[in-house]
Amino acid sequence: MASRSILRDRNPPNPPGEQDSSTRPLHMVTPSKNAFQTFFGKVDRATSSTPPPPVPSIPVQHRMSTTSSNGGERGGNNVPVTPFRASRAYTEHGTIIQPSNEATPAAPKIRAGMTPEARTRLMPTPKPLPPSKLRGNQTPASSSGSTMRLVQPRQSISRSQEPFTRDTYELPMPMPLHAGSLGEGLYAGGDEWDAPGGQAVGQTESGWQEIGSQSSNETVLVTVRIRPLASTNPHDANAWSTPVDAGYPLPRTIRLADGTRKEWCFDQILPPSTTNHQTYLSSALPHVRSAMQGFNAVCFAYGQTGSGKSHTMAGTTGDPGVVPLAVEEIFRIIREGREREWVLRASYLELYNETLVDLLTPPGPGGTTAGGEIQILNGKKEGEVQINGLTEMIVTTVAEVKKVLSIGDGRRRTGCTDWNERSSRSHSVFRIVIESRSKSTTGEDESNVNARNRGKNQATRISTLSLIDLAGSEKATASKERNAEGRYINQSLLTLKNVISKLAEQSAKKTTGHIPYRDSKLYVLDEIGDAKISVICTINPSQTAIAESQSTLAFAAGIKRVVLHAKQTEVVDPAALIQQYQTEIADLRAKLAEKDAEMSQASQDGYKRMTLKERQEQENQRSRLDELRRLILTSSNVEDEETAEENAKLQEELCVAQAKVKEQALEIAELRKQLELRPQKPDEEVARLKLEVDQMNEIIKDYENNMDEPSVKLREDVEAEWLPKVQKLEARAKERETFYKSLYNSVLELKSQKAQLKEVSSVGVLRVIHPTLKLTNLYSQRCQKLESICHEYIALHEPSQSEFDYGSNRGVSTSSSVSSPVASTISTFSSNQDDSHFSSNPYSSRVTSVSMAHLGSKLAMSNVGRNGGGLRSLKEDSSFDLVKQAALLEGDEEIF
Ligand SMILES: Nc1ncnc2c1ncn2[C@@H]1O[C@H](COP(=O)(O)OP(=O)(O)OP(=O)(O)O)[C@@H](O)[C@H]1O
Repeated sequence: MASRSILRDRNPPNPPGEQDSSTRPLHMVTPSKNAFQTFFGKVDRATSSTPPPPVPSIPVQHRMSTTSSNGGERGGNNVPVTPFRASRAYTEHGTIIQPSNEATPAAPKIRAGMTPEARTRLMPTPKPLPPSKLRGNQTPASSSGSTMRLVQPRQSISRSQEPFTRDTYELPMPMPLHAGSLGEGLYAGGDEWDAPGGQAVGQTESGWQEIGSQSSNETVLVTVRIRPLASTNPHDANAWSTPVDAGYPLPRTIRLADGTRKEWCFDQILPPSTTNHQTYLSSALPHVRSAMQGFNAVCFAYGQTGSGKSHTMAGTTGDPGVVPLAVEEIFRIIREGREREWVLRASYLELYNETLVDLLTPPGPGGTTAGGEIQILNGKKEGEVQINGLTEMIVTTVAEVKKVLSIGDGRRRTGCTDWNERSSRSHSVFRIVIESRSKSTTGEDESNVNARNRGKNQATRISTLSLIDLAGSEKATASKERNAEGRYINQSLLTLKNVISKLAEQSAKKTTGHIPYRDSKLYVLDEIGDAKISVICTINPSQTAIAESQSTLAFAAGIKRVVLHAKQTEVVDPAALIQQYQTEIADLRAKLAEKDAEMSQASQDGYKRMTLKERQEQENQRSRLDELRRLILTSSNVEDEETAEENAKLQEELCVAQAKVKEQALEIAELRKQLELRPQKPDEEVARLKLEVDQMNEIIKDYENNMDEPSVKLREDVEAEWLPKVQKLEARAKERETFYKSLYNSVLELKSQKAQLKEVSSVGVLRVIHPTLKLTNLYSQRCQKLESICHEYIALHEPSQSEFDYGSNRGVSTSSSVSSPVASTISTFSSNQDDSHFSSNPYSSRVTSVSMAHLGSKLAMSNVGRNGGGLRSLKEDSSFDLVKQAALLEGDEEIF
C-alpha cells in the first residue's frame, strides 16, 4: 500500500530566491477574548520579510503550509527535513492571521514550521501507548469498526411534509431522535451499538486515553438515502423498493420497484422519511467519534444533482444536517471528557471548475477567486505536493464554527439546474483538525523552570474530520455555464470513482499500484487513503431519475468494496499546536513566577518596584497566558451551546459597551484638553474684546474728527452764504415793521386830522372862505375812504408780535435808526399833516396827495406776493385816481 500512503513533506524546499522560512520567527499575539473576527489574512511565508514591531491585541499568528504527496514513503523523526513553506496562516479563535509584514504584537514568538496535521503525516511512527492502556478485551483491529448499529424497535414513521408527497413506508426507526441520549449511552459503555466482529467500540468512562495507536481494516460505511418525492409531479411515484432484511434495523437492499434489474446491497438504506438527525446518527456520528479518537475521518455525500446532498450535509435551521450536528458532537465530547484537552482548527474550501478556493478568504475584486485560490505546487520529492493558501481558524465554541460555516457557505457557488434551483456547483470540504492530549501531561500546575520541558515528550493525537458535500453529477443541460461546470464536476467525480475503484481493486488483490489521485484536484481529499470513510449516497426516487440513481448506486457499490486502513495517530510532535501552546504556557508561567519571586525578594530588600516597561511586559504575558488557556479546550472551559450563546450575546454587548467606553474616553480626553486650555481662553477673549473696543473707539474718534471737520466748514459756508441773506431779510422785516407802525401812526394822524376837519366844516367857515373847500371836502372823503381801506388793510396785515420779534429773536441787529424810504415817506406825510400847513400851503396839499399816492404805491409794493388782491383793490380804487387828479392839478405829474 505504499502507493496509497499520503506523505506531507513538512519541509519542502524553498523556491529559488526564497528565504528559509523555518528560521524566521512566527509572531504570536494575544487575541481578544471571544472576539471573533471575520476577516482573514494570507501569509506567504516565502515572501514574508523581517517581522514588524509588535502591536498588542492581535491574535496569534501562525504560518502554515500543507504538503501532500502520494506514493511517497513515510518517514520518521530522522526523515530529512526540508524547510517549511507556508502561504496562509491559520488563526486562533477565528481570528485572522496577519500577514507577516503587518504589525505584530510584543507577545512571545514561536517557531512553527507547519501545521500539526502536516507533521502528522511525516511522523509515521507514533508512539503506541502501552498495552495496559488498551481495553481489556479489545484488540486494536476490533476497536475501530465503522459499521456499528444501534438496535431500535421498529416504528411507524410519518412522511415529511410539503413539498414532498406522502408515502406510507413502515420502516424501522434507525436511531433515537436525540443525539445526546445516544451519546450518553455510548460513553457510559451501556450502548447497544455492535460492530462487525461483535466488538463494541466507543469510549469508556475512563476516557479516550484507553485507545492506543491502532489501525483497522474495515470498509467504507455506505448509506443510501432516498429523498422524498418532489410534489411538483403528482403522477410520479417512488421507483425504488427497499425490503427490510431480517436482523437489521434498517433496510440494506434496494431494487427497482418493478422488480427488474438487480438488487443492490449496502450498509443501510434510509427511506424518504428519514430526518437529517437520524441520518447523522446512523452515518456520521461514529466517524465524528473516531475523529475525536485520533482517526482521520471523512464523511461525504454523493449523488445526482437535487438528490439531497446539501440537505443532508448542511440541513436547515429546523432540521440541521451532518455538519452542524457533528460540530455539536465534537464540543459535547470535549465538555464531557475530563481527561483530555483539545485544540481545534477549522478550514473550508471548495473545488470549483478544478480550482481550489479557500472559502474563508474574501473573494477578489468582482467576485473572482483571486483572494482565496489555493495553489498546489510540486513538492521536493516526486509525487509530493504543497498546498498553499489554506486558512485554518482556531475555534473554541460551536458558535465560532457555525460562523466559519456561514462565511464559507455564503461564498460557495450555487446555480440553478434542471433538478435543483439552488444547486451546489462545487465540491465543498469542511475540515476540522483535532489535536488532543492527556491533561495530566501539560504541567499546568507547575510553575518552575523545569516545567518548560515537561510535556514535550507527550503524545498528541492529531486527526482530521472532513465533511464533504460533493457537487451533483448531472447530464448535459441547455445552459452553457451549467454544462461547463458539469463537465468539471463529472470529471472530478470520475476521478474519485477511479481512485476508489483502484483502491478497491488493490484491496481485493492485496496489491499496490498507481492511484490516479492527481487526475483531479479532489486529491486534496487524500485522507481517503487512511481515514474512516462514510459515504451517504443520495438518490431521487423519481421515475424520471432512475438512470442517475442507478449510477449513484454503482458508485456506492464500488466504494463499498474499498478496504480502509484507518489509523489512529498519536505522536510526539513538538510542532503540534497544542504542544506549542503548552510549551508557551509553561514558559510564560515560569517567567511570571520568576518575576514574582524576584519582585517579592526586591520588595523585602527594599529595592525599587517594577518599571513601567516591566509591568507592561508582565501584563502582556498574563493576557497571553489567559488567551492560550482559553484556546486549549477542556471540559471546564467549553460551554454548552446555551451558555455559549449567552456568552456570545454578552460578548457582543461587551464589545458595544467597550466601544462606547472608548468613545467616551476620547470625549473625556478632548474635554480635558479643552479644560486645560480654558484658563487662557477668557484672558484671550477679554484681551481680544478690549482690543476691539479700543479699535472701535479709535474709529469713532476718527470718525468724529473727520465728521466734525466738514460739518464746521459746512456751517461756516452755509453761514457765509446765508447770513447776509438772512440779515437782509431781517432788515426788510424790520423795515416793514417800522413801516407798519408808521403807517398805523399816519392813519391815526389822519384820523385825528379828519376829526379836526369835520369840526371845521361843521362850523362852515372854511366852506365859504376858500374855493377849494369843496375839493377839500372831497379829499376828506377820500381820505376817509383811504383810512378805512388802510384800517382794513392793517387789520388784515397787521404784523404779529412774532413778526416783530423776528429780528430780535434771531439776534440779527436791525438798526431802528435806519430809516426806510417808506418810513420817510410816511414821516414826511405825517409831518405835513399839520393843520397849518394843510390849510395854508397848497404845496402841503400837493405833498400830501403825492405822499398819499406814494404811500399807495408803497403799500402796493409791500403787498406783492402777500396780498395781490389787496394791492389790486388799492390800485383800482378810484380814490387813487382822485389823488392822481389832485397831483395833476398841482402839476406834479412825474410822481406817478
Ligand atoms: N430528505 C429530504 N427531505 C426534504 N427535502 C429534501 C430532502 N432532500 C432534498 N430535499 C430538498 O430538495 C432540494 C434539493 O436538495 P439539495 O440541494 O440538497 O440537492 P443536492 O443533491 O445538494 O443538489 P446539487 O448537487 O445540485 O447541489 C432542496 O430544496 C432540499 O431542501
